[in-house]
Amino acid sequence: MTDPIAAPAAADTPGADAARRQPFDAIAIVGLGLIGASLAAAVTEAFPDAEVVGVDVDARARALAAERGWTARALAPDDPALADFVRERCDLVVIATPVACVDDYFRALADWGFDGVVTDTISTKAHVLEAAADLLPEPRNYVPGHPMTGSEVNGVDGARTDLFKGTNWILCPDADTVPEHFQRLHELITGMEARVVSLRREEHDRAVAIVSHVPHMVASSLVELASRHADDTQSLMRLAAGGFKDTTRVAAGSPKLWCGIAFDNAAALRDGLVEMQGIIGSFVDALEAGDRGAFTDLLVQAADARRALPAAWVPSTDNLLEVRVPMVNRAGVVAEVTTIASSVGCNIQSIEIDHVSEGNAVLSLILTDEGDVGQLSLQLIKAGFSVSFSPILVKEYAHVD
Ligand SMILES: NC(=O)c1ccc[n+]([C@@H]2O[C@H](COP(=O)([O-])OP(=O)(O)OC[C@H]3O[C@@H](n4cnc5c(N)ncnc54)[C@H](O)[C@@H]3O)[C@@H](O)[C@H]2O)c1
Ligand SMILES: O=C(O)C(=O)C[C@]1(C(=O)O)C=C[C@@H](O)C=C1
Repeated sequence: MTDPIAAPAAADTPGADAARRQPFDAIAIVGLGLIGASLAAAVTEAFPDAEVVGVDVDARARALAAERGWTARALAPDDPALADFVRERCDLVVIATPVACVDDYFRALADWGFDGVVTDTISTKAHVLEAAADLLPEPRNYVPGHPMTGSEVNGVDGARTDLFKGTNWILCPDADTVPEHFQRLHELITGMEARVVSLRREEHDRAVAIVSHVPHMVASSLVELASRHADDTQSLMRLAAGGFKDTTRVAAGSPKLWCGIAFDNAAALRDGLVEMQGIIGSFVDALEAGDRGAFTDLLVQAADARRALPAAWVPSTDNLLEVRVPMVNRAGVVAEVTTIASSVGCNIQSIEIDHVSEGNAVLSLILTDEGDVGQLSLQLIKAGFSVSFSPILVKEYAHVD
């Protein structure tokens, strides 16, 4: 095994130009609402030669997306041109509809014999994972996705080209994921200036319950509380200033979409809300006990954690590090390695799979200077990988062809 950290010289930079390569030529985006239309706009901006075809039941969404140049064409789901496009040349399908629609599209993809890459943007993974396993002809071609950005303005009217810039986009590869599919999606997402966070499928819904779904219900509860009191004092809502608005913005989101999200993640959301009741109860208890110390402790813990949240992410091209991991005789290397990297806060700027010889490949990752590289090294070694780390000069990274 190579010394995990120390590497004397700057490395060659295989794949260092990966971020701007066009990973897909013909993309179908199903659902041209906030997320799908923003994705169409961002992909078209980042990869102008890719053919982006949008699909939506709503004629206005189709018209707007096409008119703004976000899609080459926008089709109704039953338009025969859609089946032709998917059969003839589409190499990526992205499902960006509410979760309730996925079964129909997975069935259609199976009918059309689609063998390209499938991903989605759906906020919960419980149902879509089952549907992919049951309905897609090649479930290993499906890589679950979830952009961790959004807006309370749903529909095409909320869409914007820069929605994903500087944000995190979850991908959930598993042991069966085709490594090149993950690599191409990684290129697509980083090409839009978002970064990929790999997460184990079984962890996804519990994680987002805590950072997204519980907060949404708490925001709705805050508005409900104020609304009840506003009935008595009509002027109350006019007093709502920055604090109230910052903590409740998301409550204006689509109730239909959020009800779908909540019920596809019911167990984790329920547990999170119960835990939340307990935390609010701690404030109540401290007040009733006149315990300023306990009350202050709660505030201090929250303030420290909130202040430690990273500000908007800016891609770093300084102090890059190449990690090389032999992939021989082991399935699921991409999923394992990228998940470990994300779990210790490391950011993978690009991924390359070097096919050294028949049956012999090396996974090469370019990391930015974030996260705990020591932990990454330890955990990879603990998981049985033979890894080497080499610093890269920024100049080399920028100029390799
Ligand atoms: N809103 C957010 O902040 C956010 C963030 C990340 C992920 N997501 C997820 O992404 C997905 C899309 O969310 P959104 O906010 O863009 O919703 P949205 O309501 O803005 O857009 C959904 C679009 O899908 C279309 N649609 C509905 N049924 C369809 C069908 N059968 N065929 C084709 N199109 C259909 C609608 O007409 C609409 O244009 C959801 O699964 C959501 O959970 C949302
Ligand atoms: O409105 C926003 O700013 C969001 O980021 C929306 C948000 C979130 O709660 O974090 C909402 C649902 C998603 O699945 C992802 C993102």
